[in-house]
Amino acid sequence: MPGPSVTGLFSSANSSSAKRRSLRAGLASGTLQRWPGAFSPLVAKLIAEIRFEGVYVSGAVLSADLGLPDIGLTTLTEVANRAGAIARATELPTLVDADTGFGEPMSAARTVATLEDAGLAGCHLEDQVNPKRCGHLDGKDVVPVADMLKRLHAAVSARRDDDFVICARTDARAIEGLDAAIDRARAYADAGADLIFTEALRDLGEFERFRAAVDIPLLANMTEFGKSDLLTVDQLQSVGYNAVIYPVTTLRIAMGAVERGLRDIVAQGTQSGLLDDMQHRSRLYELLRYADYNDLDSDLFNFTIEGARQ
Ligand SMILES: C[C@](O)(C(=O)O)[C@H](CC(=O)O)C(=O)O
Ligand SMILES: [Mg+2]
Repeated sequence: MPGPSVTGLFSSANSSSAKRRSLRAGLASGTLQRWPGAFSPLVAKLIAEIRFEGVYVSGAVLSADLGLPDIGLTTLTEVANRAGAIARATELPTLVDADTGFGEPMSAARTVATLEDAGLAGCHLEDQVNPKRCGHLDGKDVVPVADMLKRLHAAVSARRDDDFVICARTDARAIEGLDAAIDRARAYADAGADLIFTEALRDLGEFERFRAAVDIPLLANMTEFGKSDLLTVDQLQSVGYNAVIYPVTTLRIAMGAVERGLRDIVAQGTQSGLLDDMQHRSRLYELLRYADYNDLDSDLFNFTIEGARQ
């Protein structure tokens, strides 16, 4: 019989419903929940090990990873598969970016059912038109409030687990101004949203005004090179925000390092100067819990890497 160390090796030990309950408990805790974006299941494992409260799956990252811009080209199937793999890699709750819901309100409903089945703890739906774009770019547009309410009603009605978190994102700040964005957020809360994603606010004062006007939990997007000041955890906590995402951060860090490394190989004719910046083979295996697979088959982890070069 395999021992307890096998727990969580092939999929998370926590059920999806337990993760959803923990997401809700985190949002109600009064402590800012920090959810870095994971561009892969492996990155999610690191996020869990470093003890963040949750994992985020970004639409921008998922698109970029496929070599595509973030303009709504990805399909529900692609998003659910990748986000599901990321969600299953850890015991943490995972929130996924569902863009505009992949179509009309009926599609938003199917999106929620599909993401529930994939093991996600929640998703966000935004009030942009199709084709959508990054919320920090100029030239985006939002649908009328009534259309977003239909989107949300459909999403809420499709939910089978009441703990699955439906987050409504408003992109209105950059188009209609802060007051209109706040009005939208209040209407979305009335329509059953559990969490409001306040996209592209400018500075701490705007976050504070949003907080004062809306009763339900609020999420801040600390994406780099966008319209929002990069606020600290303490600042967001002090104005009463409930969650923060760093959606593209891990991809930007990794791609910066990959580009420097590839150029270095061309320049130096070897990667040997880069080893100190690399995740070591032993660290990778530790993160993957390679040795624990021995409980199932003792022929698996029967080597040492001490004698390996470097
Ligand atoms: C949060 C976001 O929706 C995402 O897909 O990660 C993006 C992030 C970005 O493009 O920087 C957004 O803010 O629209
Ligand atoms: Mg997005």
